[in-house]
Amino acid sequence: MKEKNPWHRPVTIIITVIGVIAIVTLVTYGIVLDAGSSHTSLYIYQWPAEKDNNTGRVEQKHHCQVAGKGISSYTATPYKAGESLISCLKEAKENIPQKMHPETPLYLGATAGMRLLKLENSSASDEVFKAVEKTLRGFPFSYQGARLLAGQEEGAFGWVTVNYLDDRLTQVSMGGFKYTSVHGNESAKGALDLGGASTQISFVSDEYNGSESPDNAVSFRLYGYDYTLYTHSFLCYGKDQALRLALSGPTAIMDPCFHKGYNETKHYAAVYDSPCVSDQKPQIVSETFIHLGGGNFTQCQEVIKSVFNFTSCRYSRCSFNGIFQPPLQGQFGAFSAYFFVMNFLNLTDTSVPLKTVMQKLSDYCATPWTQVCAYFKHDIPLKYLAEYCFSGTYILTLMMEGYNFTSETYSSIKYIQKIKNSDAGWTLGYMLNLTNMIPAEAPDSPPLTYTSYVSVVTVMAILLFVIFILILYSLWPKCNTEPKII
Ligand SMILES: Nc1ncnc2c1ncn2[C@@H]1O[C@H](COP(=O)(O)OP(=O)(O)OP(=O)(O)O)[C@@H](O)[C@H]1O
Repeated sequence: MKEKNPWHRPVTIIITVIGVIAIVTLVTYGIVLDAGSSHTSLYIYQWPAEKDNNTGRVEQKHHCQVAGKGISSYTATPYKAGESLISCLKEAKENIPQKMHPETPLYLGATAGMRLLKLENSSASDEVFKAVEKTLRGFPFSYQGARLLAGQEEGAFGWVTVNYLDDRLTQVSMGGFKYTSVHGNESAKGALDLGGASTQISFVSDEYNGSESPDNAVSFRLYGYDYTLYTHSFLCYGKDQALRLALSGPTAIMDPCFHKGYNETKHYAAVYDSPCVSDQKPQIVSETFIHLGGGNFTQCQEVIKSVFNFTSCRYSRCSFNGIFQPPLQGQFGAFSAYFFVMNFLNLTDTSVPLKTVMQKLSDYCATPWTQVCAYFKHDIPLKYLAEYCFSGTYILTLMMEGYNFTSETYSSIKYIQKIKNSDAGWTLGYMLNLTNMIPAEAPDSPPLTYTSYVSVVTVMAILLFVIFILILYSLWPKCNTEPKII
C-alpha cells in the first residue's frame, strides 16, 4: 500500500535523533571510587550539562559496593585489588550512556587503610596502586588518577559535601531563583566522619583563624565567601582500629564492650597486624587468646577512655592526643559508621537526652549474647552484631570525652546517611573540587533553576524543529497544479 505522506518517516527519525541528542547532552557524569580501609565503594554523580556552577546541582545517580575487603588488604596479591573493582566499573558502564563514557572523569581516592599500608610497607602500597590503576585505565572513562588522600583532605571534602548538599554554602531560594545571601561561618555545618581506620572532625569556628596550630587549617573561597576550616583526621581512631587499641593484652580478655556469653578464640596476629597497635604486641608464645564478653557499659567506657591521651596539650585547648581543637560551633552532621552504628542501636534521635541514650546503650550492652544473636543474626553480619556495644560506646566516648561535646551540645549533632539521595562522605566534595564545580566567586547574575533550564531548552528545541519543518516543507518538490504547455 502506498503511504499518503511519504516524508513523515524521515521527519519522525529526525525528531527521535534530536530528542535523544537533547536528552543525552543534558546530563554530565563523574565517577569516584572511595577505596576505604574496610571496603571500596563506587559512586556515579550526575549534573546538568550546562555549566553555571550553581550549588546543589550535582546528585548521586548510582552507588556500587565492591565485594570483599578494602584494597589495602590485597598486599599478597595486588592484582586482585584491581580485579575486585571490575564488577562495579561494569555497572558504571551500564549506568552511563555509552556516548558519554570518554568524557566521564574517573577518580579513585584511597583513605586510611592505604595510609596505614604506606606507613607499614610503602612498596606494597605502590603495587596495589599500580594494579588498581591498570584496571581503571582498562575502562572507557576519562581516567584522572588513583591517589592517597591526606587525612586533612578527607575531612575537608566531607565538610564540603555536607554543606553543598545542604545548600549551606551560598544560596537561598526566592521565587524560583537562587540568590546569594550572607552566609559563611554561621550557617556552615560541621562534619564528623567515622571510618574503619580513621576518624575526621571538621568545622568552622569564629575562634579559629588558623594561627594556632596552622596544620589544622584548610582555607577555601567558595561562592564569594572565605572559610577557614578546622579539620583533623585521627589515624587509628576509626572504629576497627580503635577496637584493636582497646583490645590490648593478656591471654584471656574479659571484655566489658562485648556481650556476656560472647566467647571467641582469636589470633593475636589478627589484632596486632596493624601499625596502630604493633608496638603493644605482648611478648608471649601463645598464638591465640580467648575473647570473652563482660557486657558492662560503664567499664567499657573506662576501657575506651584509656585509648585517648588527655595528659598533654601544648595549645590553648585540645581534643585528645595533644591535638589542638577550637571550641565546637554550630550544627554537626555525623556520618559513615556514626550512622551505621547509632541507626542499628535505634539511637539516632539526638533530641533524646544524652542520659537516656547512655541508659539505653547500657541496657543493650548488658543483653546476653545468645539473646542478641537469636534476635538479629539473620539480618546482621555477626561481626557487626558482636561489635555494636563497643562501637556505640566508642562513638559516645569519642564525642563527649574526645571532642568535648556536652549533654547540652549533643543535640547539635544529626546522624546522617544521605542528604537528598546522595551519601554523606568525602567523594562528592572531592569531585566538585577537581572538576572546578564550586567557583571561588558567586555567579554575577541569578542563574536559572534546573527546571527553568530544561523548559528553555525544550522551547528552543521545539522552535528549531518548527523552523526546520517549515524550511523542509518549502523545499519539498510539489505537483504543479497549473496546466503546463510544453
Ligand atoms: N551496617 C553496618 N553496621 C556496622 N558497621 C558497619 C556497617 N557498615 C559498615 N560498617 C563499618 O563502618 C566502618 C566505617 O565504614 P566506612 O566505609 O565509612 O569506612 P572506610 O572507608 O572503610 O574506612 P576509612 O575511611 O577509615 O578508610 C567500617 O568499620 C565498616 O566495616
